[in-house]
Amino acid sequence: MRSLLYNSLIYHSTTRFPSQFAKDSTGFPPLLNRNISRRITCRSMSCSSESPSPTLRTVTISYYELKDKDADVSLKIEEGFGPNGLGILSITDVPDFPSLRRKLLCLSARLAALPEDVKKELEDPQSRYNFGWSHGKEQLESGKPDLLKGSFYANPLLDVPTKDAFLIQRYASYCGANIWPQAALPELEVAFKALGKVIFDVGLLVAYHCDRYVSRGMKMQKDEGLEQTLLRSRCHKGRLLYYFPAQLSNHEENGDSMSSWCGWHTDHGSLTGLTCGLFKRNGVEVSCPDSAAGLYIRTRSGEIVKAIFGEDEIAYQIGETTEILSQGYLCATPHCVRAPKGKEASGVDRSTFALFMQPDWDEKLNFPKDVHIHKELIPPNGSLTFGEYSEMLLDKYYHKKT
Ligand SMILES: O=C(O)CCC(=O)C(=O)O
Ligand SMILES: [Fe+2]
Repeated sequence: MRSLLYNSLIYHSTTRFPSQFAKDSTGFPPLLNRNISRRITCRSMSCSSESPSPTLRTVTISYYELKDKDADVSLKIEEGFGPNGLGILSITDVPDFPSLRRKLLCLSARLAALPEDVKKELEDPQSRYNFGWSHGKEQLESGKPDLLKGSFYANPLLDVPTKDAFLIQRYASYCGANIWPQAALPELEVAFKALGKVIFDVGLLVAYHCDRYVSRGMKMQKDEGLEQTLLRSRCHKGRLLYYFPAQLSNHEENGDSMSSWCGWHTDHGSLTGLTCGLFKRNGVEVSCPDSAAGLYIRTRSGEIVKAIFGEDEIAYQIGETTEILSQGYLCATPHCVRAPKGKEASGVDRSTFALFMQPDWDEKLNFPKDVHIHKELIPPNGSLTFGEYSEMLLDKYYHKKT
């Protein structure tokens, strides 16, 4: 789940936990206190007039190491997701990933270019546009409708998560059925499911190692961990994003902002898998025309850095729900996307894919006593299902359902 919380969850830095997690009262010492600044490099940004932003390479773990259940990758998990980490890590060498990424990302422009009436058929207002095509339904930081990008949402693992009409009505953004453009773009379903499955499978491996890391600091029942929670969930959601080329959208108004393409937010769920954006001009792949453009992250120390990872890598970020349930051992990452600027950026579009992995709507979340995010929503006994919790968040930030 992401989209509808998207702009409402632009908390800027408010979703970041105070730094007491770094010196937790359990006495759990951070495995690593290395300053992430050692990976920060300053680069001059070709098309920007502002002073250069620092650029930071993600921590990487090879798929082969990740797959080894006996390998101890805690240091890297901590460097990526821990209280002093950058908030993102990436996995290299995933078999088939590069071709699956390219196959899906190349379909996003074709989807966005379908006739309006065909795209309308792919919309799902009942789920607040959390299934199928969504364009202009979310808001920019300015409060205006977001026409800069179009999104296509689907659960890549389950076409029909439930047939229970009550549940579909109650948790429409999770329990609805996928809407595929079967006649207009039949390749989309195949490519979306294939890429989503790989990012999910690798995400489970990341989750396994996250659980090992967290269990060093806090007591955790075996079935309470991130890996098992994700494994039994029916709510995972993929989002294929298409950022329209500059001349087709009004970039001027947002042009100077760091978050000109995608506003500051933290993802709401458990773990997000992310591909590196693919840029095209007139349908031909090009390199990013402005080195200042791309994914930005607000680090734990409040610094804003551009995060970079290779096109053959899958990046993972922690969502708010994991930050809460792991008691801050794993931290959610405020991030945004900056559009390219300058003459070279004209006509250049960007495609990418995110997989939001999250607990099942029925999953009981046992909130710790000391919750720093959305504290007011948690009942005194600290127990809510993920579905209930998400609905409360949607109601908090959006109009209540009538
Ligand atoms: O476009 C991107 O690279 C990031 C998108 C994102 O953060 C999201 O969809 O939540
Ligand atoms: Fe995000």
